[in-house]
Amino acid sequence: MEGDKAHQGPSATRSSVKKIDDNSVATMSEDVGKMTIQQAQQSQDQSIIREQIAQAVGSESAALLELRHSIDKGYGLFAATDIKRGTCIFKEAPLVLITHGASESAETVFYVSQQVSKLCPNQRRAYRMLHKAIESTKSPVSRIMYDKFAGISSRVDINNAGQRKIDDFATFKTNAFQVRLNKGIGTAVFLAHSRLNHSCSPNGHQSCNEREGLQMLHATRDIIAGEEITVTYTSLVRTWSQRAAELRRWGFACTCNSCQGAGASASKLRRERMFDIDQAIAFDNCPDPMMRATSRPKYTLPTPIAGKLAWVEELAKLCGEEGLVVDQLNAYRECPKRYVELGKLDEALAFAGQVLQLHRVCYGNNYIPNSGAGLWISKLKYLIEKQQKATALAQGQLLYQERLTTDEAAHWVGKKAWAADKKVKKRAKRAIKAAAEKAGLTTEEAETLLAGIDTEKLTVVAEKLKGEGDIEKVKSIIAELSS
Ligand SMILES: C[S@@+](CC[C@H](N)C(=O)[O-])C[C@H]1O[C@@H](n2cnc3c(N)ncnc32)[C@H](O)[C@@H]1O
Repeated sequence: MEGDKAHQGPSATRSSVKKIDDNSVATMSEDVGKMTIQQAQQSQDQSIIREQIAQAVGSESAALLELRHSIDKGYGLFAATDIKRGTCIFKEAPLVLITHGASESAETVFYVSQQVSKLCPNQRRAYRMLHKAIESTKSPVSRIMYDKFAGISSRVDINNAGQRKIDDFATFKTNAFQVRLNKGIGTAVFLAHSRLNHSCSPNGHQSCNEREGLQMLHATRDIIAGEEITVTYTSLVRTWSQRAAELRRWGFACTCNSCQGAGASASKLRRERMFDIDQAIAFDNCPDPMMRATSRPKYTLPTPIAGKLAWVEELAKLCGEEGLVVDQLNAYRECPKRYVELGKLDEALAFAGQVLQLHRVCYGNNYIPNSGAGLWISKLKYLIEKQQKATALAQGQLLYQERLTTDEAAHWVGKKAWAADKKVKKRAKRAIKAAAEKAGLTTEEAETLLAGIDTEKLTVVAEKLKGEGDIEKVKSIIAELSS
């Protein structure tokens, strides 16, 4: 094959040059010249883009990245080394930021152009090198403005300036996304983030660190060197056709594994089910009665909490099967509160732990926004401790009660035995006194003798004296047994 190529290439060119006329030769050499100029331009552009990205993300992060062409996708960012799940691949400040709301209006076109004009020349050049999706250049406002500027054809400079504004706006539309700022919401374009291509099964997650004012990218899976780093441009808990419709905005049809790979049909079914459950959860969480009345989803969650939980856990499982870490995290977020409703605090705590762990993968270790994962955990720990204390108290009270009952029972048994013993001894005393008097002792003598007998021996003495009439014998029995 190699030989064939080498043979056909140069000799074929040479023989065709002989047959064609001078004009054609000139055109061909111009083409070759253009190719080299184009290639030189492309390589110069790449160096500028790389340099600007390195400046935007810092040298440490830049070492993890490689900018190259991705088949049918334009530029893309690739892993230059193995990257571990949870790594913050890079974070970056906005290049262009609009805080006025980014509606499709002439006003937004103006703000964008104003921001771009404020950039230093290299940054402006890098901004203008960003991709412009054809769809973005066809927006209604661009068309209106284009017609307006095209009308003033005699004033070329104004026309060019107008075209530049439209182009800058198209770049903005292709690459900007919403960011959370300390004082509200903005729309921003970033140099490095703009080079990330989409996948419906991405290995990266973009999030905004409000505190630092930086847009971060975390690896949601282990990424191997040479692998493309991808993010999502759309919600992934959506059906294939819903995603495809949204991605048309950027002018491409996704060819990732979930859309066209070997497992695409299984993935499609899973995403449909995920969409249905997600809608049912959103409906269940919606407090607005108007909304609830007007937008009922295909399915609603079952009423018993245990049934709801089964659905939520099914969604989390499906997200896991699809490798969608952020969506799995969102599904897990639903679990702790529902387990609390069920009174199962230990399960709630286990899920809150999962939430925190996945949160760290997607958002990093030291940035826990208001998602409440940490808050949930401390609240649940407090509740569990309280519950454990209450259980221990209840158990203590139960034991105490049992003990009281046992003691009381023992007390009654003892009291009864004591009374019975007293009766026996009384009877024995009466028998001894009667036997003594019968033998001829006076009442005082009989009582004195009785007082000398050990109470424990009264029954024995009484038994021995039974039928005894001799005074001396009575006295000796008593004396013998009393000692
Ligand atoms: C924000 S840019 C991404 C970087 C861009 N590839 C570049 O060269 O700068 C968005 C554009 O990238 C291309 N793109 C992104 N993801 C793609 C994908 N999965 N398949 C094909 N093209 C894609 C589309 O042209 C889209 O309009």
